[in-house]
Amino acid sequence: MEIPRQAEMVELVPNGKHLEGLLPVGVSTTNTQRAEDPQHCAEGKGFLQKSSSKEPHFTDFEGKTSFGMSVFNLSNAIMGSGILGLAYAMANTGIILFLFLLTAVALLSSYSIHLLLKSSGIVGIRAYEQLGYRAFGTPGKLAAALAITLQNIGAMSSYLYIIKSELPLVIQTFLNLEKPTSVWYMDGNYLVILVSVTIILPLALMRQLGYLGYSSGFSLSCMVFFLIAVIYKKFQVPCPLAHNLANATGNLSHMVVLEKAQLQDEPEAAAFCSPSYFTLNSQTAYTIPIMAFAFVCHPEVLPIYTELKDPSKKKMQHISNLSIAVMYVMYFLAALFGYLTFYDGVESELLHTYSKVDPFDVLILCVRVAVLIAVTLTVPIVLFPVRRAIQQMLFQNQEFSWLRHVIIATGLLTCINLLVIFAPNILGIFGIIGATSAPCLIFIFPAIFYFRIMPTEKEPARSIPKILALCFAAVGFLLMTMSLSFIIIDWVSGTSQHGGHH
Ligand SMILES: NC(=O)C[C@H](N)C(=O)O
Repeated sequence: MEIPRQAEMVELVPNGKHLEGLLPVGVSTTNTQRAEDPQHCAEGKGFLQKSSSKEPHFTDFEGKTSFGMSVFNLSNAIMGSGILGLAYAMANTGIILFLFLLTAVALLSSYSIHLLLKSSGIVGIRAYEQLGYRAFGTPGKLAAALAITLQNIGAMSSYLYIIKSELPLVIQTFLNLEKPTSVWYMDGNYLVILVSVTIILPLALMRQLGYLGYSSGFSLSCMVFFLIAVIYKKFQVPCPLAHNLANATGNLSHMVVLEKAQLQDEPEAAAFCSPSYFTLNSQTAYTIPIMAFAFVCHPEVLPIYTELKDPSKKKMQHISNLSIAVMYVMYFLAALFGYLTFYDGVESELLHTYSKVDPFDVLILCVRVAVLIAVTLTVPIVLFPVRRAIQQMLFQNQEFSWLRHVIIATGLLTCINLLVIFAPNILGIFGIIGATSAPCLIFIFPAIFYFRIMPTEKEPARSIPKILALCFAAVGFLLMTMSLSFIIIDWVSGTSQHGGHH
């Protein structure tokens, strides 16, 4: 297949900017045609060498977002509903195995960002779809755009689904009502629409991701609060809960919280309330998909890089490593303390498990509000790459237009709302999508795109970086096949206990 030439690169519309400012000063369009030629390829065209340093300088877009804001945005992109499933994952792996797997996924995630950044240095423009185009032509571009769209629509639906199911309960608790009433403000469907129109849409209409730094910072502080509450609750909630002893995953509806003292002597209770360090069971298979989902932020990396002030590969890798490291610590602590509170009684959605303890507990109520705020503010960040992907697929050569910008955002939000309102069961489908698109975006695409894009003159096919990249793709492929087969086996045997949010 003929590898597309750089000509397409200059037609790209990064963040709505067209042509002007896209080309390096003094570099003509014809000059940009041979980026893969090593002598033309000082990390690709679209760069100017800074006179004082050797670091290449992107000129496709003049970014203004600071280092800190970019860390907030990327951390916010990583953090989402994934955190709620990690305690469940730990219950099915044990603490040590969980820590090992979490570390592995975090490191691999960072390596994959390294591959993306290196490839985008060669292509000269920071867009995932363009890497696909340079590597495999239009099919590569479409595959990247499709994976981004599916993954991010899946993630956004899961966030809106949390709003739909949690917000009515929060309002009910605020109003001190024993039972839900049929008034509109306790109807999840109306509430999702209301939140979408009043909070998400205005933020999603921002022209640049950089503007969302403040809301991302706020969203992260909500998640920090969530984490503190999870840690605090570990020392407050008695173990075991009555129903946990009866049936760790059984019917939780009429649960009574028993005092710790009542059950302390019983050997069963002691066994239930001791952590396991290494476990393997039928649900262990879900661990990697849950973790992979939790660390997906790859569609957002290049848009954030595009808007970074004084961008360089090293700086962006620092931003990514820092965000991944912070999320890694938060994920581990949330999973650990969530697990140590309920042990094997933890559900696939951590918040549910807390509300079964005491739905009227004020702290739990605040935690739910915090998680609701956090996921609401994550939606605009996750929507951004989808809009970019749609623009890349349908309107690639066109000038930025506010009308199109608004219509795509509104259309996307409307579709996701309809999905969450009318077809919540379809969220199970996202288990499949998550098991396919997440490994593609994290492992397979960055590796194979890198393999094709990096010129053989620079790195021969048998050089260590390229062999490593291929192994990385193979790992992704293996994981994808494994998760898909487990999900299908689960479906066929009808034993699925997996929550709908991944
Ligand atoms: N950004 C995403 O696709 C998912 C995100 N990592 C989450 O945990 O929800």
